[in-house]
Amino acid sequence: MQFIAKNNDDNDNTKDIERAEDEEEEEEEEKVECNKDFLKEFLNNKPKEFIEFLNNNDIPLDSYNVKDIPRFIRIKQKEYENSKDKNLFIKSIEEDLGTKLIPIKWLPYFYKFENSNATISSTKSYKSGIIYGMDASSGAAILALNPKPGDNVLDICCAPGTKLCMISDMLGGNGTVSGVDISSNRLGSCKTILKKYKIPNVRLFCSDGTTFDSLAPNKNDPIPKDIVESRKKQKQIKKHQKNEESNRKEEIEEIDEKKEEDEEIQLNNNNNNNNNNNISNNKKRKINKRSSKKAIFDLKDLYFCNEFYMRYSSSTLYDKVIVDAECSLDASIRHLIKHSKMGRYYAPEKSKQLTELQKGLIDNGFKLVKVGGHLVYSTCSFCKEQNEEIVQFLLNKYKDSIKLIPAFQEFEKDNNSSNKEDTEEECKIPYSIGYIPNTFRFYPKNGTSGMFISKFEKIK
Ligand SMILES: C[S@@+](CC[C@H](N)C(=O)[O-])C[C@H]1O[C@@H](n2cnc3c(N)ncnc32)[C@H](O)[C@@H]1O
Repeated sequence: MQFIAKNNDDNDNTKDIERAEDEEEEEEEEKVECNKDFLKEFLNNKPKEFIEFLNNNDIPLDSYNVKDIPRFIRIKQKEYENSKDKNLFIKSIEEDLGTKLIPIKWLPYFYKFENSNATISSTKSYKSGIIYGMDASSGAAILALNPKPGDNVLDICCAPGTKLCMISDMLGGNGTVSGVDISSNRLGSCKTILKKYKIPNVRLFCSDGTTFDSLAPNKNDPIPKDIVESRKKQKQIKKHQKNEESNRKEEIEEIDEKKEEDEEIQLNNNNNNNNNNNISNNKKRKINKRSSKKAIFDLKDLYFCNEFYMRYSSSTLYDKVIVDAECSLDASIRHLIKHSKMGRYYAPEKSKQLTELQKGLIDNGFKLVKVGGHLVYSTCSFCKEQNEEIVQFLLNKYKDSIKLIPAFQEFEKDNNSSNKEDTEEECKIPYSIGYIPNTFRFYPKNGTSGMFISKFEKIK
């Protein structure tokens, strides 16, 4: 397991941020590309393989019937609450985005774009970390988790990390968040997002969520002096090794560069006409080589804990765990269309591997929750075998110590007493009940991206 740790001297992460922003812009372009005409064509003339996929997995044929793919943003809670004039604040974001924002009444701080072609990543509000793009169904998974100030929360399969941001925001600076993902590349984007939104007290682990076993940090557990001392020593040794390594690398690079320059001079002498092109190409290659090295190097060296105790695991289990599992992504129209363009749908031969992984993730997630604590299991798939069957697996395994509980009950009560001007329809959480009671499905036809959500309590 690799703990992503922060250097105290503030690293230059410009490359990393640029790369993550590029990725986000590409994603936005894809969203825009998935335009109404294409969608209409896809849904009106559903490919044979797609119908087969729906039938094989008991997915209702009309699940994806939409005219448009909705876009949502979440406004950072603190920014909204601290704004003096809320209407003016929203108006300024609307102007920045170039679209009117429609508030989602059942999900605080979420807004839907009136114009779904508007882009987020070029706006000031996005760049300054006031808003981020997040689908309302993803927000629903965190609503179900219901992080409260003081909670220790674990997010297994956390990257790229919008759910981490929402969790941390709901904790309001009081409590801890730990994120685990197996992909260091995706953790790179996660790191960028956390940095941008100035999210405090998040630990990131590059680790397999099926075996991850670091428990929650605990403010009240004293950190043994010998650990502090050995940590100091380790740090000094590492620093020394790092310096030596980078000196060695520089020496090797210098030798290589010298060699290449000699070759260039040789070439120069041989062929004056071709020379200029060769030199500039070689230079470009060298710069690219250096900047990619920098980006990879940066990834290894960050975490976001400004509290010392966060670096140590105690014997405390987590209050809340979310497993937003790796899945076939078929509930998301954008992914579905992307896959269908390549002629791919979720293939049965892949399912065994995926469901085994999901069982491992949910099982480990449950082990890490304390008694009385909660686990949320979610996927972006509508396949029973990745959802209800995984839920049933966990219920069978832990029989008397687990309860599948209603995920949204307390918010539905709240809605009854909300603003009188809001209609009942607007306040209703747009889920359908899954194939077993107390499991929840969000279908695109009901105005969000697709999602499966379930919530468990550890009772013993
Ligand atoms: C659906 S995405 C998670 C999205 C994320 N929760 C968010 O809201 O931004 C699934 C993630 O699971 C990660 N993953 C796959 N296998 C894993 C494993 N064995 N342990 C931990 N993470 C894993 C993938 O790298 C991927 O980032």
